Amino acid sequence: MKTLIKHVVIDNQCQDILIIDGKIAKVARGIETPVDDLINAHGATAMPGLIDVHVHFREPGLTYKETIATGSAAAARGGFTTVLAMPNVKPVVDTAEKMKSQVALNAENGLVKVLQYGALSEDLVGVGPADLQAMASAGAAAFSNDGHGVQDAQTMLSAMQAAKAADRVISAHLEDDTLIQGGVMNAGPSADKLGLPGMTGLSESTQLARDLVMAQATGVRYHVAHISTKESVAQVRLAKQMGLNVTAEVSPHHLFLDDSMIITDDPMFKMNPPLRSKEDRQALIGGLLDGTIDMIATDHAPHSPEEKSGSMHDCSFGIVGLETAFPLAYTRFVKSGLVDLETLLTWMVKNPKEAFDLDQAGLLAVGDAADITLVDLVHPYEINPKDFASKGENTPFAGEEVYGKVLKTFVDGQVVYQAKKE
Ligand SMILES: NC(=O)N[C@@H](CC(=O)O)C(=O)O
Ligand SMILES: [Zn+2]
Ligand SMILES: [Zn+2]
Repeated sequence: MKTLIKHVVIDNQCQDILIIDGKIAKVARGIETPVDDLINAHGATAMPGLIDVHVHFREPGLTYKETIATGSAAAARGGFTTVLAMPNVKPVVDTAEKMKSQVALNAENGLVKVLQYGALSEDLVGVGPADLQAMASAGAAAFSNDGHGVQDAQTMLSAMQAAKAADRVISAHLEDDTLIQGGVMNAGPSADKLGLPGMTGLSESTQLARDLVMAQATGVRYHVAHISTKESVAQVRLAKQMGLNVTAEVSPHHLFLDDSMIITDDPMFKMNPPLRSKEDRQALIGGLLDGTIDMIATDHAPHSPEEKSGSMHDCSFGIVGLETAFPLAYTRFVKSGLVDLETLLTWMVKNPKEAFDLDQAGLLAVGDAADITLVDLVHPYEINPKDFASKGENTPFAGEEVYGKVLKTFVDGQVVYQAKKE
């Protein structure tokens, strides 16, 4: 099967991309050859398919929020071709058997490449690590207890030793439960003004300090999920200077929002970790720019309209992100002139691929998988959750004007998303 995509822009140059049997065969100007499928991109920008190392697809067990089909359709619509799904589904993916069936379910229903995290402990809250080696053999791409911090140090230490032996990354959701105090947003002036219970960043940074000491002792590949405080950024910076095998991700919402923007009790601003202070947000942007933070990951966390209504007091934690991440990041970081597109793609493709050893994800080089996203960087549009392919419409970014609309997404040379004609 041969596909030719004519007239794309790559690094400001007009190019054509020839795909043979799902792989990039040639990238050059003016390719002329007989093909099965000829696509005219009309000057759209071509990028390697984006990678998101942190999504929640809710299947099995919570499919009223999202399914692998709808979640991966949201990924494709957001320009993502490889995602790593968290294990906090029902039942939790915490054994080799559950891993095997989850990997099969992801392959069967995923429109994009859906890789799977295994849990670090039974049901995410158990003491004593799950059998990481068996889950790795059953296809676990990496490990995480996302949704819950690992409270017990010995459990984390044993999990790190097992992950090191299996050569897999541990992605840590950092949260010391004893320091949360029922908080629903960041502790500070905004929480005080709204009369809502606050939580400080100490629950994150204290657990990170514990983990970094053990990461050094074990040599595990340790990844910080949704980093949110300036203290955490400083610790990761130091750990990297000390030569630890550590990486970190930051979510678009922690980069582009902070708690000073929460002026009403609005469930769309409730997520874990919460939006922090302006200073924290600046430290996250600084950390991304200086390489302390390696990548952007969405923490796509769909919930039903009922679960995201009423007060922040009792609604669910989490917002969707797959369909807004690239346009928001492109608009705020590249369009604004802060960084170039290549740098953004380092954070959204190259670094996640390297940190998680994602051999299946392509970088637009000859021989790579033809995972390609075509985007319109010229015409602005408005984010409308009603257009989402995700079941979740829970986003604080509705109504934002952005650039970077995804026009077409290819996985292994197959079109998995195509924007509607306007
Ligand atoms: N981020 C969230 O607020 N929620 C996530 C869990 C998590 O990422 O910790 C979810 O599963 O809904
Ligand atoms: Zn988490
Ligand atoms: Zn998460």
